[in-house]
Amino acid sequence: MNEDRDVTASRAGRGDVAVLVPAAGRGERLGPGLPKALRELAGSPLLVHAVRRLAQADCVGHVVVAVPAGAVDSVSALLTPVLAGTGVGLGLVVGGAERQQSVALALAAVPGGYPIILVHDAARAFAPPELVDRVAAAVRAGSDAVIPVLPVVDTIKQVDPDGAVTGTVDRSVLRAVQTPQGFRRTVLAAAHAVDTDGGATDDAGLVERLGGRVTTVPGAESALKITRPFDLQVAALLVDP
Ligand SMILES: Nc1ccn([C@@H]2O[C@H](COP(=O)(O)OP(=O)(O)OP(=O)(O)O)[C@@H](O)[C@H]2O)c(=O)n1
Ligand SMILES: C[C@](O)(CO)[C@H](O)COP(=O)(O)O
Repeated sequence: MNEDRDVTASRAGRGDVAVLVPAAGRGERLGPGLPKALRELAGSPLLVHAVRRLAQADCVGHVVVAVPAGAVDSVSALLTPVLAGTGVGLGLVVGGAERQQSVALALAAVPGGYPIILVHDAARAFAPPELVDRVAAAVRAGSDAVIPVLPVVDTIKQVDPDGAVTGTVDRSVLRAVQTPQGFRRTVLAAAHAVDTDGGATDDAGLVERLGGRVTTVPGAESALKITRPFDLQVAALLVDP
């Protein structure tokens, strides 16, 4: 049975950006419980926190969420009130086994009229709207693919299989990569069409494999990925009072 759904139609003119939200992961590193995107922080699921912030970015006209199997109805009930009155359209698809597949499925459900696509992890539920607008603006200004990055603050070592240090990496050329990642729609579609093996850990990696140019903008500390239990404690500090 195909559970995919267009919940609301977006209003023309609100924004030129559609955001794909992969939210179909299990959250194994967070420990047992509901799928991670549906776990609550301060009374709301992480997915609600994430979509609420996306809708606060003026550039966003449509959101497509890739949800765990069987969760279309419950997510629809959660997100419809969040987006009511914002003019942001909502589509829901059932995600795939890997993040890359979830993104591809969401991409296929984006209506026409959105030349810029952002991909944003539900697990980065507290990414600020300013970051969303910053990434979209960089694509609008001419970049094919844009990622938000932060400098690496730790010293980074290479180790052998026994854990013995084999070298120290020059961290000045390294960056930690966040989402939302932004793309010209045609570029993201081409990257996903060519590369379907599920091996890329981010969407910019698919563009890199195609030989495309990926540029960077400053990231945001609050866009941390909630992966392990400690991250949830940090994220609790970011909830609006
Ligand atoms: N098959 C998958 C796997 C992941 N994701 C989404 O991709 C984002 C980044 O993945 P991650 O934080 O690693 O989430 P999980 O895969 O759920 O985490 P874990 O590896 O701990 O199970 C999350 O919003 C997650 O819901 C997805 O949509 N579909
Ligand atoms: C896309 C991402 O959030 C960028 O940092 C990250 O690569 C996701 O990785 P994960 O291993 O699926 O958590």
